[in-house]
Amino acid sequence: MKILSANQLKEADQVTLENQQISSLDLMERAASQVFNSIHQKLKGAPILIHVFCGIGNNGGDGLVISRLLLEHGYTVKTYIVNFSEHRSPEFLDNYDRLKSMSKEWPIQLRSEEDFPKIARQDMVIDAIFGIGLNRPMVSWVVDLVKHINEARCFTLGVDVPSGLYSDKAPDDPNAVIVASTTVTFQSPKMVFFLPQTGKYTENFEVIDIGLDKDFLHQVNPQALLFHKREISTLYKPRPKFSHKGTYGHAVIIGGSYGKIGSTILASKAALRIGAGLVSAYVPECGYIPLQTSNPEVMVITDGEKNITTIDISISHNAIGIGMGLGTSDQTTTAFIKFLEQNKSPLVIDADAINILAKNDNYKELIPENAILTPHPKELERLVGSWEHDFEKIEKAKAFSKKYHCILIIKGAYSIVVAGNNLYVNSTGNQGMATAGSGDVLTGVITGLIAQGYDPLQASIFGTYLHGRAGDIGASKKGYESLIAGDLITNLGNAYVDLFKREATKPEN
Ligand SMILES: NC(=O)C1=CN([C@@H]2O[C@H](COP(=O)(O)OP(=O)(O)OC[C@H]3O[C@@H](n4cnc5c(N)ncnc54)[C@H](OP(=O)(O)O)[C@@H]3O)[C@@H](O)[C@H]2O)[C@@H](O)CC1
Ligand SMILES: Nc1ncnc2c1ncn2[C@@H]1O[C@H](COP(=O)(O)OP(=O)(O)O)[C@@H](O)[C@H]1O
Ligand SMILES: [K+]
Repeated sequence: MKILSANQLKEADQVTLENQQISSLDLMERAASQVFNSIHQKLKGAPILIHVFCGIGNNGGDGLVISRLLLEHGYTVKTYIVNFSEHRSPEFLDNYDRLKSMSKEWPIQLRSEEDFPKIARQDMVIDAIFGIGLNRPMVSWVVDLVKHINEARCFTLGVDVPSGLYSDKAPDDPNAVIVASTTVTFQSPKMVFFLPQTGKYTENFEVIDIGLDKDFLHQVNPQALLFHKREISTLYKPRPKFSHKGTYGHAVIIGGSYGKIGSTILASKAALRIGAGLVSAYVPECGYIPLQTSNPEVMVITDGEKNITTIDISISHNAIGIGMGLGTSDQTTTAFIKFLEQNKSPLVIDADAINILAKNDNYKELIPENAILTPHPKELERLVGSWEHDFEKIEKAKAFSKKYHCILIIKGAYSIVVAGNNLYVNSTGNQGMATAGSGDVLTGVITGLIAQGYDPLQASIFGTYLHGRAGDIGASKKGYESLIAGDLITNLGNAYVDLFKREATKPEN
């Protein structure tokens, strides 16, 4: 699914009006009535008080349409106009008149704190104050209104975006944004939903198709792509009946140090479970017995006593995952850098291997083309420097990816694969995966996929998806708190099986 920017959506809007010969009022009616449908389907006529806060632009216009439709269907509604400006959009004005003409209760004008209504915990709020048009800080009384709504802690539905979010940067004041229970958004999910600084304002969202021009949507180069099962399952490579273990490649996992051997146990097991034909672990001697006893299917090569001192892989192999639990001692650093100077294999670089690269710009020059780096936020900061907001982080990651011709996977609640200017956002995973070793599993998964013949970009996107899906299946059985990295490995098979399960069909409106 394409993630479009605010400007692209505005352009799509204009093209649609021209090509479909409809007015913007018609488009607003089409869009907002779908929001109403979504609400109606869930509320089913429930007798709760619904407060609809409308701005004076087109987001406010949407709010007015929703109010009218709710009233027509017998809901108890209070509509407020948030007068943050005297300049009203024409579509707002038309819908204002339509609402007034059908209801005895006219919208309530808000101009200052004295006008704020009481909102009870059991009420519902529909937030249509600002949409994608917010372009400067809100005046102080509107900020206070946002805080007043948030303090009510009732179910709050954002229309298009939670009011107070910009499309391309972090909010000026983190308290001046509506915290939506869910957001119903038009045509395309917004990039802000996927980034930690802004995604927290709406942990849930629903995308509704408002019928914007298909040709435009098809040809537009999106800000990012969001991957769901439908797109991901096309990446799957079926296993031919007459294949053998050699068909699925040899994955090598290099890492571990005294006390951190478990990371290589997890990564090598994950490489096997994702389907690599052969897996070897290259670890210090202290890892020999733990690996051989916990992973009988994995071959083990050792070097150094408590940490790796040289990396010399003479066996033939197809992919290497390196860095988990490796440590950054001088000896290990030298070994890793020498290895990079000679290595010709596809590479997944994780954890301490990233920390070593971050130490010196000359080391970064040794990153092979198409290598995959899998930093968590702290490792990313060491690698690319600090950022003020998440959009800047993404720009820095893109610049790094272009400069060193590599792929970065920015791990998080929505992991983002960065390949040059292209961004791929993962849709699976959950907070239960915030647990030791889950990143090691991801490295094993991606290394195992490359060994099987997936190209690095496919392996990054597919692997991140399967890893998150395994986490989702694991959490559905164990809950978030009890999920541990080993459960992700256990559920990789279920994640594959799930790729071809049909989604339950949604009930009709
Ligand atoms: N194709 C689609 O996706 C469709 C989108 N639709 C809907 O349109 C929404 C976008 O509407 P919108 O452009 O009118 O902007 P909105 O967010 O209502 O803001 C209103 C105006 O406020 C102003 N302003 C900005 N910041 C300000 C501030 N701090 N304090 C005071 N004023 C401020 C600024 O105007 P300015 O003053 O800069 O000229 C801005 O234009 C979109 O989110 C969706 O709900 C659907 O109806 C149909 C299809
Ligand atoms: N809140 C979350 N939602 C979804 N996935 C998460 C969340 N927190 C962590 N993860 C995933 O778990 C993994 C954590 O990786 P990392 O921090 O490197 O773990 P470790 O170093 O312990 O192996 C990443 O793949 C990340 O995307
Ligand atoms: K809104």
